[in-house]
Amino acid sequence: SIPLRHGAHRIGNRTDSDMAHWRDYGLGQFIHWGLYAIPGGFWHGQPVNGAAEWIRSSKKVDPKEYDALISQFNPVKYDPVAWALMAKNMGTKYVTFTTKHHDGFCLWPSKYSDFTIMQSPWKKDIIKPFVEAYNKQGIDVYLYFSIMDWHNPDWRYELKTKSDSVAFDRFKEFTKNQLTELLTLYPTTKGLWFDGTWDKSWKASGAFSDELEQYLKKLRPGLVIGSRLRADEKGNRHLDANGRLMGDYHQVWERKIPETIAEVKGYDWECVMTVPENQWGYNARWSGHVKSSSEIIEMLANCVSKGGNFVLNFGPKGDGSFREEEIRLAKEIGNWMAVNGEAIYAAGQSDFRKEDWGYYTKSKTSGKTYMVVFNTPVTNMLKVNIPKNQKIASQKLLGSKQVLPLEHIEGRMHYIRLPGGVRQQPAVIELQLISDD
Ligand SMILES: C[C@@H]1N[C@@H](C#Cc2ccccc2)[C@H](O)[C@@H]1O
Repeated sequence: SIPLRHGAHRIGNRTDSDMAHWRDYGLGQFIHWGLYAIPGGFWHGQPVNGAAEWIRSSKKVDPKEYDALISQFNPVKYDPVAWALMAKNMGTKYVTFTTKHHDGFCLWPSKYSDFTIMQSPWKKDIIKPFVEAYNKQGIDVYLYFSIMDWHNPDWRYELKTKSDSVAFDRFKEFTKNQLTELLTLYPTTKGLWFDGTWDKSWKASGAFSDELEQYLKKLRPGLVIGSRLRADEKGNRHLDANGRLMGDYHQVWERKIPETIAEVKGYDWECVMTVPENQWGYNARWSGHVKSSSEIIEMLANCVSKGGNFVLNFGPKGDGSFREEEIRLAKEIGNWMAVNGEAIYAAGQSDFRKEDWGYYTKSKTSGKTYMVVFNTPVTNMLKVNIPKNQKIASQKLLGSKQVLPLEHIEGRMHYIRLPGGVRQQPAVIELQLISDD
Protein backbone atom coordinates (compact mmCIF):
# COMPACT_ATOMS: atom_id res chain seq x y z
CA SER A 1 0.00 0.00 0.00
CA ILE A 2 1.02 3.62 -0.54
CA PRO A 3 2.47 5.25 2.58
CA LEU A 4 0.13 8.07 3.62
CA ARG A 5 0.29 10.50 6.54
CA HIS A 6 -3.17 11.96 5.88
CA GLY A 7 -5.15 9.03 4.60
CA ALA A 8 -7.62 6.88 6.54
CA HIS A 9 -6.45 6.31 10.11
CA ARG A 10 -8.90 3.47 10.77
CA ILE A 11 -9.51 0.32 8.81
CA GLY A 12 -13.13 -0.79 9.02
CA ASN A 13 -16.16 0.89 10.54
CA ARG A 14 -16.32 2.59 13.93
CA THR A 15 -17.36 0.18 16.69
CA ASP A 16 -18.31 2.68 19.42
CA SER A 17 -21.80 3.30 20.80
CA ASP A 18 -22.19 6.76 19.20
CA MET A 19 -21.75 5.22 15.76
CA ALA A 20 -23.99 2.26 16.63
CA HIS A 21 -26.66 4.83 17.55
CA TRP A 22 -26.11 6.59 14.20
CA ARG A 23 -26.44 3.24 12.36
CA ASP A 24 -29.86 2.65 13.94
CA TYR A 25 -31.52 5.94 12.93
CA GLY A 26 -33.13 4.71 9.70
CA LEU A 27 -34.96 7.95 8.87
CA GLY A 28 -33.53 11.48 8.98
CA GLN A 29 -34.52 15.00 7.92
CA PHE A 30 -32.30 17.52 6.12
CA ILE A 31 -33.22 21.21 6.29
CA HIS A 32 -31.76 23.75 3.86
CA TRP A 33 -32.61 27.29 4.94
CA GLY A 34 -30.93 30.63 4.35
CA LEU A 35 -31.02 33.82 2.26
CA TYR A 36 -31.65 31.76 -0.92
CA ALA A 37 -35.14 30.94 0.44
CA ILE A 38 -36.12 34.61 -0.12
CA PRO A 39 -35.74 34.67 -3.95
CA GLY A 40 -36.83 31.00 -4.08
CA GLY A 41 -35.27 30.32 -7.47
CA PHE A 42 -36.42 33.59 -9.08
CA TRP A 43 -34.48 36.80 -9.78
CA HIS A 44 -36.08 40.07 -10.89
CA GLY A 45 -39.24 38.09 -11.50
CA GLN A 46 -37.57 35.56 -13.79
CA PRO A 47 -36.98 31.88 -12.95
CA VAL A 48 -33.27 31.03 -12.66
CA ASN A 49 -32.17 27.54 -13.75
CA GLY A 50 -30.35 25.30 -11.30
CA ALA A 51 -30.69 24.64 -7.59
CA ALA A 52 -32.32 27.51 -5.66
CA GLU A 53 -29.58 27.48 -3.00
CA TRP A 54 -26.99 28.07 -5.77
CA ILE A 55 -28.72 31.15 -7.22
CA ARG A 56 -25.92 33.52 -6.07
CA SER A 57 -23.59 31.75 -8.51
CA SER A 58 -25.88 32.37 -11.49
CA LYS A 59 -24.68 34.72 -14.23
CA LYS A 60 -28.06 36.45 -13.90
CA VAL A 61 -27.31 37.47 -10.32
CA ASP A 62 -25.07 40.27 -9.03
CA PRO A 63 -23.46 38.77 -5.88
CA LYS A 64 -23.60 42.12 -4.11
CA GLU A 65 -27.33 42.31 -4.77
CA TYR A 66 -27.71 38.76 -3.48
CA ASP A 67 -25.74 39.55 -0.30
CA ALA A 68 -28.05 42.54 0.27
CA LEU A 69 -30.84 40.00 0.85
CA ILE A 70 -29.54 39.90 4.44
CA SER A 71 -31.52 43.12 5.03
CA GLN A 72 -34.73 41.22 4.16
CA PHE A 73 -34.18 38.09 6.29
CA ASN A 74 -36.92 38.40 8.91
CA PRO A 75 -38.61 34.95 9.15
CA VAL A 76 -41.67 35.97 11.17
CA LYS A 77 -43.15 32.46 10.78
CA TYR A 78 -40.02 30.67 12.05
CA ASP A 79 -41.29 28.28 14.74
CA PRO A 80 -38.65 25.67 15.63
CA VAL A 81 -41.02 23.99 18.10
CA ALA A 82 -43.53 23.42 15.28
CA TRP A 83 -40.71 22.34 12.93
CA ALA A 84 -39.52 19.77 15.50
CA LEU A 85 -43.08 18.48 16.04
CA MET A 86 -43.56 18.00 12.29
CA ALA A 87 -40.26 16.07 12.20
CA LYS A 88 -41.26 13.99 15.22
CA ASN A 89 -44.63 13.13 13.68
CA MET A 90 -42.85 12.10 10.49
CA GLY A 91 -40.85 9.55 12.50
CA THR A 92 -37.53 11.41 12.17
CA LYS A 93 -34.66 10.21 14.39
CA TYR A 94 -32.01 12.74 13.34
CA VAL A 95 -31.86 16.07 11.54
CA THR A 96 -29.10 17.86 9.61
CA PHE A 97 -29.54 21.65 9.52
CA THR A 98 -27.62 24.19 7.39
CA THR A 99 -25.67 26.55 9.65
CA LYS A 100 -23.85 28.10 6.65
CA HIS A 101 -24.32 27.15 3.01
CA HIS A 102 -21.99 28.09 0.14
CA ASP A 103 -23.21 31.72 0.21
CA GLY A 104 -21.50 32.23 3.58
CA PHE A 105 -24.59 33.48 5.44
CA CYS A 106 -24.38 32.26 9.05
CA LEU A 107 -27.62 31.33 10.84
CA TRP A 108 -25.77 31.63 14.15
CA PRO A 109 -24.16 34.77 15.73
CA SER A 110 -20.62 34.03 14.55
CA LYS A 111 -18.08 36.56 15.80
CA TYR A 112 -15.80 35.70 12.86
CA SER A 113 -18.15 37.04 10.20
CA ASP A 114 -20.18 40.17 9.46
CA PHE A 115 -22.60 38.15 7.32
CA THR A 116 -24.70 36.53 10.01
CA ILE A 117 -28.22 36.44 11.40
CA MET A 118 -27.17 39.26 13.76
CA GLN A 119 -26.79 41.66 10.84
CA SER A 120 -30.30 40.76 9.60
CA PRO A 121 -33.56 42.28 10.90
CA TRP A 122 -34.11 39.00 12.81
CA LYS A 123 -31.07 39.70 15.06
CA LYS A 124 -31.45 36.41 17.00
CA ASP A 125 -29.69 33.05 16.91
CA ILE A 126 -31.65 30.63 14.67
CA ILE A 127 -29.63 27.53 15.57
CA LYS A 128 -29.97 27.51 19.37
CA PRO A 129 -33.80 27.33 19.55
CA PHE A 130 -33.72 24.79 16.70
CA VAL A 131 -31.33 22.46 18.54
CA GLU A 132 -33.32 22.79 21.78
CA ALA A 133 -36.67 22.10 20.10
CA TYR A 134 -35.44 19.05 18.17
CA ASN A 135 -33.54 17.62 21.15
CA LYS A 136 -36.70 18.07 23.24
CA GLN A 137 -38.49 15.80 20.74
CA GLY A 138 -35.70 13.25 21.13
CA ILE A 139 -34.28 14.01 17.69
CA ASP A 140 -30.47 14.21 17.41
CA VAL A 141 -29.07 17.29 15.66
CA TYR A 142 -26.24 17.32 13.11
CA LEU A 143 -24.95 20.61 11.75
CA TYR A 144 -24.34 21.13 8.02
CA PHE A 145 -21.35 23.39 7.29
CA SER A 146 -20.11 24.40 3.84
CA ILE A 147 -16.33 24.74 3.68
CA MET A 148 -16.66 26.70 0.43
CA ASP A 149 -17.74 30.22 1.39
CA TRP A 150 -18.46 32.55 -1.53
CA HIS A 151 -18.80 35.60 0.76
CA ASN A 152 -15.38 35.32 2.40
CA PRO A 153 -12.74 37.19 0.33
CA ASP A 154 -10.08 34.68 1.47
CA TRP A 155 -11.91 31.73 -0.17
CA ARG A 156 -9.99 30.35 -3.16
CA TYR A 157 -11.01 27.70 -5.68
CA GLU A 158 -7.37 27.04 -6.53
CA LEU A 159 -4.03 28.00 -4.97
CA LYS A 160 -2.09 29.45 -7.89
CA THR A 161 0.09 32.05 -6.22
CA LYS A 162 1.82 32.70 -2.93
CA SER A 163 -0.81 35.29 -2.10
CA ASP A 164 -3.53 32.68 -2.75
CA SER A 165 -1.91 30.44 -0.16
CA VAL A 166 -1.57 33.27 2.35
CA ALA A 167 -5.26 34.13 1.91
CA PHE A 168 -6.31 30.48 2.11
CA ASP A 169 -4.30 30.00 5.31
CA ARG A 170 -6.38 32.82 6.81
CA PHE A 171 -9.48 31.06 5.45
CA LYS A 172 -8.52 27.76 7.12
CA GLU A 173 -8.10 29.55 10.47
CA PHE A 174 -11.52 31.21 9.95
CA THR A 175 -13.06 27.79 9.21
CA LYS A 176 -11.54 26.21 12.32
CA ASN A 177 -12.76 29.15 14.43
CA GLN A 178 -16.32 28.92 13.13
CA LEU A 179 -16.48 25.17 13.71
CA THR A 180 -15.15 25.64 17.24
CA GLU A 181 -17.93 28.19 17.78
CA LEU A 182 -20.60 25.77 16.57
CA LEU A 183 -19.46 22.90 18.82
CA THR A 184 -19.09 25.24 21.78
CA LEU A 185 -22.42 27.07 21.35
CA TYR A 186 -24.38 23.88 20.58
CA PRO A 187 -22.74 21.13 22.70
CA THR A 188 -25.45 18.52 22.04
CA THR A 189 -24.46 18.45 18.35
CA LYS A 190 -23.90 14.77 17.44
CA GLY A 191 -22.04 15.39 14.21
CA LEU A 192 -21.00 17.73 11.42
CA TRP A 193 -22.14 17.35 7.80
CA PHE A 194 -19.50 18.95 5.56
CA ASP A 195 -20.09 20.12 2.02
CA GLY A 196 -18.33 22.31 -0.56
CA THR A 197 -15.06 20.40 -0.43
CA TRP A 198 -14.65 19.45 -4.11
CA ASP A 199 -12.40 22.29 -5.29
CA LYS A 200 -8.64 22.15 -5.90
CA SER A 201 -7.84 24.42 -2.97
CA TRP A 202 -9.34 21.93 -0.54
CA LYS A 203 -7.91 18.91 -2.34
CA ALA A 204 -4.51 20.55 -1.81
CA SER A 205 -5.26 20.93 1.92
CA GLY A 206 -5.32 17.26 2.90
CA ALA A 207 -3.06 17.71 5.92
CA PHE A 208 -5.24 20.55 7.21
CA SER A 209 -8.48 18.58 6.69
CA ASP A 210 -6.95 15.66 8.63
CA GLU A 211 -5.75 17.87 11.48
CA LEU A 212 -9.13 19.67 11.52
CA GLU A 213 -11.06 16.41 11.84
CA GLN A 214 -8.79 15.23 14.66
CA TYR A 215 -9.14 18.63 16.40
CA LEU A 216 -12.96 18.53 16.18
CA LYS A 217 -13.15 14.95 17.50
CA LYS A 218 -10.87 15.88 20.41
CA LEU A 219 -13.17 18.83 21.14
CA ARG A 220 -16.25 16.57 20.94
CA PRO A 221 -15.38 12.88 21.40
CA GLY A 222 -17.86 10.63 19.58
CA LEU A 223 -18.63 13.28 16.94
CA VAL A 224 -19.82 11.71 13.67
CA ILE A 225 -18.19 13.15 10.52
CA GLY A 226 -18.75 11.67 7.05
CA SER A 227 -16.28 11.19 4.21
CA ARG A 228 -16.97 14.58 2.54
CA LEU A 229 -14.61 16.54 4.84
CA ARG A 230 -11.24 14.98 4.17
CA ALA A 231 -8.71 14.85 1.38
CA ASP A 232 -5.50 12.84 1.62
CA GLU A 233 -2.12 14.40 0.79
CA LYS A 234 -2.53 13.28 -2.84
CA GLY A 235 -5.87 15.09 -3.28
CA ASN A 236 -8.08 11.99 -3.03
CA ARG A 237 -11.49 12.48 -1.42
CA HIS A 238 -13.79 9.98 0.30
CA LEU A 239 -11.38 7.08 -0.36
CA ASP A 240 -7.66 7.64 0.17
CA ALA A 241 -4.93 6.54 -2.25
CA ASN A 242 -5.21 3.02 -0.78
CA GLY A 243 -8.99 2.90 -1.32
CA ARG A 244 -9.78 3.30 2.37
CA LEU A 245 -12.69 5.45 3.55
CA MET A 246 -11.66 8.74 5.20
CA GLY A 247 -14.56 9.43 7.54
CA ASP A 248 -17.11 7.68 9.69
CA TYR A 249 -19.51 6.91 6.86
CA HIS A 250 -19.63 7.11 3.06
CA GLN A 251 -21.12 10.47 2.13
CA VAL A 252 -21.25 10.12 -1.68
CA TRP A 253 -24.92 9.12 -1.81
CA GLU A 254 -26.41 12.50 -2.64
CA ARG A 255 -29.64 12.00 -4.59
CA LYS A 256 -28.63 8.44 -5.40
CA ILE A 257 -28.93 5.01 -3.79
CA PRO A 258 -26.49 2.09 -4.27
CA GLU A 259 -27.92 -0.36 -6.86
CA THR A 260 -26.37 -3.36 -5.11
CA ILE A 261 -25.07 -4.34 -1.71
CA ALA A 262 -21.65 -4.74 -3.34
CA GLU A 263 -21.56 -0.98 -4.06
CA VAL A 264 -21.89 -0.28 -0.33
CA LYS A 265 -18.44 -1.91 0.12
CA GLY A 266 -19.26 -2.67 3.77
CA TYR A 267 -19.11 1.03 4.79
CA ASP A 268 -21.62 2.82 6.96
CA TRP A 269 -23.59 5.14 4.68
CA GLU A 270 -26.59 7.41 4.31
CA CYS A 271 -28.50 8.71 1.29
CA VAL A 272 -29.62 12.35 1.27
CA MET A 273 -32.56 13.02 -1.04
CA THR A 274 -34.61 15.93 -2.39
CA VAL A 275 -38.38 15.87 -2.94
CA PRO A 276 -38.21 17.52 -6.39
CA GLU A 277 -35.42 16.55 -8.76
CA ASN A 278 -32.60 18.78 -7.47
CA GLN A 279 -33.72 21.59 -5.18
CA TRP A 280 -32.42 21.75 -1.59
CA GLY A 281 -33.31 25.35 -0.73
CA TYR A 282 -36.87 26.64 -1.23
CA ASN A 283 -37.81 27.05 -4.90
CA ALA A 284 -41.16 28.74 -5.58
CA ARG A 285 -41.51 26.67 -8.77
CA TRP A 286 -40.97 22.95 -8.43
CA SER A 287 -40.60 21.79 -12.02
CA GLY A 288 -40.16 18.18 -13.12
CA HIS A 289 -40.98 15.15 -11.02
CA VAL A 290 -42.03 15.63 -7.37
CA LYS A 291 -41.75 12.41 -5.36
CA SER A 292 -44.82 10.89 -3.68
CA SER A 293 -44.74 9.54 -0.14
CA SER A 294 -44.79 5.96 -1.51
CA GLU A 295 -41.73 6.68 -3.68
CA ILE A 296 -39.97 8.16 -0.67
CA ILE A 297 -40.93 5.21 1.57
CA GLU A 298 -39.56 2.86 -1.12
CA MET A 299 -36.25 4.77 -1.12
CA LEU A 300 -36.21 4.56 2.69
CA ALA A 301 -36.84 0.80 2.68
CA ASN A 302 -34.27 0.34 -0.10
CA CYS A 303 -31.60 2.15 1.92
CA VAL A 304 -32.35 0.29 5.16
CA SER A 305 -32.35 -3.05 3.29
CA LYS A 306 -28.75 -2.23 2.30
CA GLY A 307 -27.69 -1.15 5.78
CA GLY A 308 -27.94 2.61 5.24
CA ASN A 309 -29.94 5.58 6.57
CA PHE A 310 -32.27 7.70 4.44
CA VAL A 311 -32.43 11.49 4.92
CA LEU A 312 -35.23 13.53 3.29
CA ASN A 313 -34.67 17.23 2.59
CA PHE A 314 -37.07 20.06 3.42
CA GLY A 315 -36.63 23.65 2.21
CA PRO A 316 -38.60 26.15 4.32
CA LYS A 317 -39.69 29.45 2.74
CA GLY A 318 -37.97 32.74 3.52
CA ASP A 319 -40.65 33.51 6.16
CA GLY A 320 -39.95 30.24 8.02
CA SER A 321 -43.08 28.37 6.92
CA PHE A 322 -43.13 25.06 5.00
CA ARG A 323 -44.81 24.55 1.63
CA GLU A 324 -47.98 22.44 1.50
CA GLU A 325 -46.35 19.56 -0.43
CA GLU A 326 -43.73 19.08 2.29
CA ILE A 327 -46.27 19.30 5.13
CA ARG A 328 -48.40 16.64 3.42
CA LEU A 329 -45.40 14.37 2.73
CA ALA A 330 -44.26 14.55 6.35
CA LYS A 331 -47.77 13.52 7.48
CA GLU A 332 -48.11 10.63 5.00
CA ILE A 333 -44.65 9.28 5.81
CA GLY A 334 -45.37 9.64 9.52
CA ASN A 335 -48.65 7.68 9.19
CA TRP A 336 -46.75 4.82 7.54
CA MET A 337 -43.88 4.96 10.04
CA ALA A 338 -46.32 4.85 12.97
CA VAL A 339 -47.49 1.40 11.80
CA ASN A 340 -44.31 0.05 10.15
CA GLY A 341 -41.43 1.77 11.94
CA GLU A 342 -40.11 -1.49 13.44
CA ALA A 343 -39.07 -2.52 9.90
CA ILE A 344 -36.95 0.66 9.65
CA TYR A 345 -35.61 1.65 13.09
CA ALA A 346 -32.52 -0.30 14.24
CA ALA A 347 -32.93 -2.44 11.15
CA GLY A 348 -30.60 -3.38 8.32
CA GLN A 349 -29.69 -6.01 5.76
CA SER A 350 -31.48 -9.39 6.08
CA ASP A 351 -30.32 -12.96 5.28
CA PHE A 352 -32.80 -13.19 2.39
CA ARG A 353 -32.15 -12.84 -1.34
CA LYS A 354 -33.91 -9.76 -2.76
CA GLU A 355 -37.15 -10.40 -4.66
CA ASP A 356 -39.02 -8.27 -7.23
CA TRP A 357 -41.90 -7.39 -4.88
CA GLY A 358 -39.74 -5.10 -2.70
CA TYR A 359 -37.19 -5.15 0.11
CA TYR A 360 -36.34 -7.27 3.12
CA THR A 361 -35.08 -5.64 6.30
CA LYS A 362 -34.01 -7.26 9.55
CA SER A 363 -34.44 -5.79 13.01
CA LYS A 364 -31.24 -5.71 15.13
CA THR A 365 -33.35 -5.80 18.30
CA SER A 366 -36.15 -8.31 17.69
CA GLY A 367 -34.26 -10.35 15.06
CA LYS A 368 -37.46 -10.38 13.02
CA THR A 369 -37.34 -10.06 9.24
CA TYR A 370 -39.69 -7.70 7.40
CA MET A 371 -40.97 -7.78 3.82
CA VAL A 372 -41.64 -4.23 2.63
CA VAL A 373 -43.87 -4.78 -0.40
CA PHE A 374 -44.07 -2.21 -3.21
CA ASN A 375 -44.64 -4.29 -6.34
CA THR A 376 -47.56 -6.67 -5.63
CA PRO A 377 -47.73 -9.42 -8.29
CA VAL A 378 -51.08 -9.84 -10.09
CA THR A 379 -51.38 -13.15 -8.24
CA ASN A 380 -50.89 -11.44 -4.85
CA MET A 381 -48.46 -14.33 -4.21
CA LEU A 382 -45.08 -13.14 -2.88
CA LYS A 383 -42.09 -15.37 -3.54
CA VAL A 384 -39.96 -16.04 -0.43
CA ASN A 385 -36.73 -18.02 -0.62
CA ILE A 386 -36.03 -19.06 2.96
CA PRO A 387 -32.34 -19.13 3.92
CA LYS A 388 -30.85 -22.54 4.81
CA ASN A 389 -31.36 -23.95 8.34
CA GLN A 390 -34.29 -21.57 8.93
CA LYS A 391 -38.06 -21.89 8.67
CA ILE A 392 -40.89 -19.40 9.03
CA ALA A 393 -42.75 -19.71 12.33
CA SER A 394 -45.17 -16.87 11.61
CA GLN A 395 -45.98 -14.38 8.85
CA LYS A 396 -48.21 -11.46 9.80
CA LEU A 397 -49.24 -8.17 8.23
CA LEU A 398 -47.93 -5.29 10.38
CA GLY A 399 -50.74 -3.19 11.75
CA SER A 400 -53.59 -5.69 11.43
CA LYS A 401 -51.46 -8.60 12.72
CA GLN A 402 -53.43 -10.67 10.16
CA VAL A 403 -51.78 -14.09 9.65
CA LEU A 404 -51.14 -14.59 5.93
CA PRO A 405 -51.31 -17.94 4.08
CA LEU A 406 -47.89 -19.57 3.53
CA GLU A 407 -47.57 -22.12 0.73
CA HIS A 408 -44.53 -24.32 0.07
CA ILE A 409 -43.54 -24.41 -3.60
CA GLU A 410 -40.39 -26.54 -3.70
CA GLY A 411 -37.04 -26.63 -1.92
CA ARG A 412 -36.53 -23.33 -0.04
CA MET A 413 -39.12 -21.54 -2.18
CA HIS A 414 -42.44 -20.55 -0.62
CA TYR A 415 -45.35 -18.21 -1.43
CA ILE A 416 -46.97 -15.77 1.01
CA ARG A 417 -50.35 -14.57 -0.14
CA LEU A 418 -51.12 -10.88 0.37
CA PRO A 419 -54.79 -10.00 0.93
CA GLY A 420 -56.32 -8.57 -2.25
CA GLY A 421 -57.47 -5.00 -2.72
CA VAL A 422 -55.78 -1.74 -3.60
CA ARG A 423 -53.26 -0.39 -1.14
CA GLN A 424 -52.29 3.30 -0.89
CA GLN A 425 -49.10 2.63 1.01
CA PRO A 426 -46.56 -0.23 0.94
CA ALA A 427 -47.55 -3.28 3.01
CA VAL A 428 -45.13 -4.76 5.53
CA ILE A 429 -45.10 -8.43 6.53
CA GLU A 430 -43.35 -9.48 9.74
CA LEU A 431 -41.60 -12.86 9.54
CA GLN A 432 -40.67 -14.75 12.70
CA LEU A 433 -37.99 -17.29 11.77
CA ILE A 434 -36.78 -20.30 13.76
CA SER A 435 -33.95 -22.72 13.12
CA ASP A 436 -34.79 -25.70 10.96
CA ASP A 437 -32.33 -28.31 12.24
C1 LIG B 1 -26.36 18.60 0.07
C2 LIG B 1 -26.30 19.30 -1.25
N1 LIG B 1 -24.96 19.53 -1.69
C3 LIG B 1 -24.93 20.78 -2.47
C4 LIG B 1 -24.36 20.54 -3.77
C5 LIG B 1 -23.87 20.35 -4.78
C6 LIG B 1 -23.30 20.10 -6.04
C7 LIG B 1 -22.35 20.93 -6.52
C8 LIG B 1 -21.81 20.69 -7.77
C9 LIG B 1 -22.23 19.61 -8.51
C10 LIG B 1 -23.19 18.77 -8.01
C11 LIG B 1 -23.74 19.00 -6.75
C12 LIG B 1 -26.37 21.23 -2.55
O1 LIG B 1 -26.49 22.63 -2.66
C13 LIG B 1 -26.90 20.70 -1.22
O2 LIG B 1 -26.43 21.48 -0.14
